[in-house]
Order: sequence, then C-alpha cells, then structure tokens
Amino acid sequence: MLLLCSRPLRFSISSHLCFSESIDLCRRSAPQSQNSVGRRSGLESSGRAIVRPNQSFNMVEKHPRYEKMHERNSTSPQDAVQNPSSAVAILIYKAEFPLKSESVNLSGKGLGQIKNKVDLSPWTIDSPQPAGSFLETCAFKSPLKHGVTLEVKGQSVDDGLSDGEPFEYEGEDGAYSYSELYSKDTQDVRKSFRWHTQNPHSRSHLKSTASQLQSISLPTQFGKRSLAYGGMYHTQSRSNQRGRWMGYNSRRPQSRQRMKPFDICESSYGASSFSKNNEVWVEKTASDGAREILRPGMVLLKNYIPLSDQVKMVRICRELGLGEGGFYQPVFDHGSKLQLQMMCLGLDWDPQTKKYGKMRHLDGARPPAIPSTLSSLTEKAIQDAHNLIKIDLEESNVVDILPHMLPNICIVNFYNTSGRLGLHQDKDESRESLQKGLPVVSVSLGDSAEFLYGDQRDVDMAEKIKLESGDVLIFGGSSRHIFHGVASIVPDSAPAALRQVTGLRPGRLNLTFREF
Ligand SMILES: O=C(O)CCC(=O)C(=O)O
Ligand SMILES: [Fe+2]
Repeated sequence: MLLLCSRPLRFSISSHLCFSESIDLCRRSAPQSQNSVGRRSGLESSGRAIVRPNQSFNMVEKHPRYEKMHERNSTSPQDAVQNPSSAVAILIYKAEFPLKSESVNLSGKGLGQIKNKVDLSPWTIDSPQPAGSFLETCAFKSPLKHGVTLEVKGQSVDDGLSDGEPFEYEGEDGAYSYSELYSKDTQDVRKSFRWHTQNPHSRSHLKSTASQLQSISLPTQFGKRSLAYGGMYHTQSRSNQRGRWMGYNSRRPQSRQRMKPFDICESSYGASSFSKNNEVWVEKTASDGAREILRPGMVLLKNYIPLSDQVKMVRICRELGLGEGGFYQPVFDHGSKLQLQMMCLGLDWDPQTKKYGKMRHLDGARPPAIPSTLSSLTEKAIQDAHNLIKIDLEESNVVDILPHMLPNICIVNFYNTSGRLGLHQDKDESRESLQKGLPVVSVSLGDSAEFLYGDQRDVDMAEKIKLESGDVLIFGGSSRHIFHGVASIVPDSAPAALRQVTGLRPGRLNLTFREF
C-alpha cells in the first residue's frame, strides 16, 4: 500500500524486540477522476502485469478510495489463470501521490512467478524517492478478475480491500498489526502500526530497514510491512484497534489454534485416476440440461456442468478445504451449529456477526482466493440465463431482470446426508450489490438436495425443487431476496463416477458465488 504522511519516521526498538509506531492524521488531497490512471495527482495507482508464455493480462488498478473501495479492470486469458504455475509475471507499478502540496512519483518493477500467487521478487525501485515519499517493503494479496491471487513482495502496493480494516499478521518471526481509519468527510487518515517480533532475523531485517530509511531521512509513515512470507497465512491479532472503521468487520480472532479442516473426500481415495471408457463415466453435456425460469431473475440450469468439470471442482474444493481457511463447522452466536461444513473463498462470512471480513475470526485464517476454474463458470451461466430470458420472456433488456455479477466471494458448503440449511435470505453482501440485485450463482455437486425457496420464511409455503449434481441455480434481480434453504440431502444420489473418481464423501457440495 502506498502510504504517505508528512511526519518524519520515528523508530523505537526496545530491548524486548518490540517495534511500534503510531502515526496519525495524514492528510490526502481530493481524489481525481476515476478515469485517470497513473501519473496524476490523487490517490491512484496503476499496475500492469504481463503473464507469459502465451498468456497475458493487463491490470489497471485505481484506488480512489474516496469513491469506491476498489476498482479493477483486468483482462486475462483463461489459460493464464488456469495454468498459472508455468506463468511468469512482470509487473510494473507506478503511482503518483500528492503529499500536501508536493507530489510524489513512485515507480517500481518486479519479476516473479505466478503460482496461484504472484511472487514478485526481486522488486526494484526505478527512481529515487523524492522528498515526501517512502517506499515500504510490504506484501499484498489481491484477487484478480478470475480469482488468481496476486501477491507482491515488493514496494508500495495496495491490497485494495484494507481500507478501514485493521491489518493483522503473525508469521513465523513475529507479528504486526496495522490499522487505518479514514474519515470520508475530512479525508484524514489515521494510521497506526505495531510490530512485535521475537526472531533475531526479523530484528535485523527491521534494523536494516531502519538504517536505510534514516540514511535517506525521508519524512515517512508506514502501512503494511512484510515479514517472512512463510508465515503469510498464519494471521492472528496482536492488537485490535478500535474506532470508526469503515469497511469490513474487525473483530478479534477467538482462538489462536489452527483448526484441523474437514476433509470432504475419503482420504483413502487420494489421487484416483479415471478413464472415460469406464462404464460408470457417463458424461452429460450441457445440452442434456433443461433450463427453466423459476421466477423473474431466478433460473435453473439443469446438468449444466459436465461431469469432468464437476470432478475438477470437487478436487479444487477438497484441496482448498484442507488448507488454511478450509472446511469447518460454523456455529451461530446463539450457540447452535450449522448442519454443514463451510469454507469461504475471497472473503470470510462470519455466521455470528453475519458480516464479511478478510479474516476468519475463529482462528485468524485468511480465506483462500477463488480459483478461476471455479469462478469462470458464473459468467457463462449468467449469459445462458440471459439467452433463456430473452427467448422465453421475449425480453431484450435482460440485465434489468438478471444483472451481471463478478464474484469475489464464494461460500462452499458441504452437507453430509443429514445436513440441512434453514430458510434464510442472502443479505450480507454490500448494500449496493443487494440493491442492484446482483445474482447469487449456486452450483450443486454430489448428492442431490431438496431445495426450498419462497417469499417468506415458511417451509409450508415454500416451493421445492431438486438440485442435482451439475445443476446451476441463479437468483438475482427481483429474486435476490428470496428465502431459500436445504430441506434434506437425498442419500446415494450423486453420480457414481464423481464419487468414485474423487472419493467425495456421501453428501452434497454447494458453491454459492456472490459479489460483495
Ligand atoms: O446449499 C444450497 O443450495 C444453498 C446454500 C445457501 O443458501 C447459502 O450458502 O447461503
Ligand atoms: Fe443462501
């Protein structure tokens, strides 16, 4: 994150290896037009990334956080994202920030590899920093359009989602927390930063950073500061700043324990192979699938996902589900357990506060990014729903009935055969998203579900449909607020091949993609 402040840097490194700094009231100038990119005044930045071989994407980022939390415009060939391990990224990042009356030019570049995360190192700064600027070493994670996580180890970058939220990090060699309180009215930003470390390595890192800074003696301030990356995912709270936070929920993690995630597959299966000649392998194609408008803005695409893609999706969910932020059984604030295992991608949904956040408060885990292989189907599904609406309803303005949506959240539920989910509305996404009726795209895999939906929280009044493996259900527009739930799971109804190949446990996997 590029962060600027008119105050000189102050360091204190005490004998117990604790570093802390607190800076407040950094004034930023008014934002400029959203259309401007790069070398203008205003809080904005632009990034450009090229992914090779045969793959490229351009990314333009602007951070007019006064107007919008985050805006991205990235185009990325599917392959680049789907096959990221072979890709190399070059990222050039430039920004110009005003600092009081001065303006600051920053530019840097890095080289790295994309392995679902982009590791840009070494990261170099092209030009000496003019007075008034400071380039900090920091990291950011940022989901691109198709769900790849871009993690930059470098200088002056922005995660685009941290406005107003305390940033907390605990790695193998220490912990820090960072918080920012931004006042929309005055455009003042209050920041505070704490770093606590126990590892001598970190201390030397800190010292070298300090001396470098002192030698160029820049007036500066901090935002995020990176520690060792091995610990990137072990996030915990050391301090929890309170204040008039904007943005996401900022509760303290409840526990420091890493939970053992639930495995949606039977472990004895491992990496089972399959042959398409196998007699249980009956590939249904999208054309087998009936398509039905259930009500305005609510479309059911039967057998939409080919079995081979279902296999991929189950495997991805399993792998993610075993990692940090993986499947767990959530508990409501009144103590009752949900009858399912849940994993959140993109942002965490907290069943106790009913809010989204960047961290799971139960254990401090950061939710994994949504892999593009999962999210890419939403666009096509909405497009196919549009085609259906166009034909069936003879309606040309289909986006009024079912708006477009770019998912940045995916909630993955696994229901065992006695799993269920009570009637509820999905209403914790942003007000804008809900007002616009941006659809939820729901994918069913494994055993079928008796799915209920209706206008009220009343099981007896609800309609019932069966959602089978490969079905996609979309509800947006005027159906965005329907009550819905899972009455029961139909035992032994999953495609045999899917279970055979993936080892998926008896039960149902459901993914709901949403845009915050
Ligand atoms: O499992 C389903 O089909 C529905 C899931 C759901 O409604 C939710 O996660 O909010
Ligand atoms: Fe829901």
